[in-house]
Amino acid sequence: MTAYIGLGSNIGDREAYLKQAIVTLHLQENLEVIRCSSIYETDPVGFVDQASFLNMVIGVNTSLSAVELLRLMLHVEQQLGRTRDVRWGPRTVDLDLLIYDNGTSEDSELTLPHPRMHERQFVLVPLLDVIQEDTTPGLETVQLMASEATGREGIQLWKRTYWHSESGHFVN
Ligand SMILES: Nc1ncnc2c1ncn2[C@@H]1O[C@H](COP(=O)(O)OP(=O)(O)OP(=O)(O)O)[C@@H](O)[C@H]1O
Ligand SMILES: Nc1nc2c(c(=O)[nH]1)N=C(CO)CN2
Repeated sequence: MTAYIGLGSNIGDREAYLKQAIVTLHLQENLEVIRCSSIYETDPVGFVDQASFLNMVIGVNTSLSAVELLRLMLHVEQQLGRTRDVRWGPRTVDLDLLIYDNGTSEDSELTLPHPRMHERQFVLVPLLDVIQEDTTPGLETVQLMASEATGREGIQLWKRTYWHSESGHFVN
């Protein structure tokens, strides 16, 4: 299955947290990171009195179910020191499951597609980097939505990233 994961960090070495989370996911047996967006620096949304974020989106291939993938993501967040204090508050790394095989879920543990992704430019702008060439039927709506995410105020390209999936390393 193909899934898309949104990542955000606004504490400490933000780039290192994002990259560590991605490499940790790639090292799992049942998961391969296949695409990485560029890294964007974004103004905080929701709880605004906090440092700016780095955000990116990755595409993965996985044999895990959606709920298994979500639990793995929560585990990686915990490993990287995430604590939950303020809703929408500062975090070392936040992982959101945006799309899983274009499926839907309204479970209390897992809502798919991610319920707030459509209104978040910090998700849609990096999503466009990685979703454009995916030909899975049914993704057209979200592809269109991402391509129309023109409100780039508060969102800046921070670094282009090159992910080499065969070696599981970033090249830059
Ligand atoms: N698609 C999803 N991706 C990630 N978490 C989800 C999803 N759907 C439901 N959840 C639930 O939401 C909880 C995550 O909440 P979290 O504290 O990360 O929210 P947040 O990042 O502060 O806010 P937001 O959900 O608006 O990004 C998880 O425990 C998980 O069970
Ligand atoms: N710019 C930006 N703002 C946020 C972010 C985020 O990743 N980027 N995550 C939040 C909680 O999920 C709340 N606000």
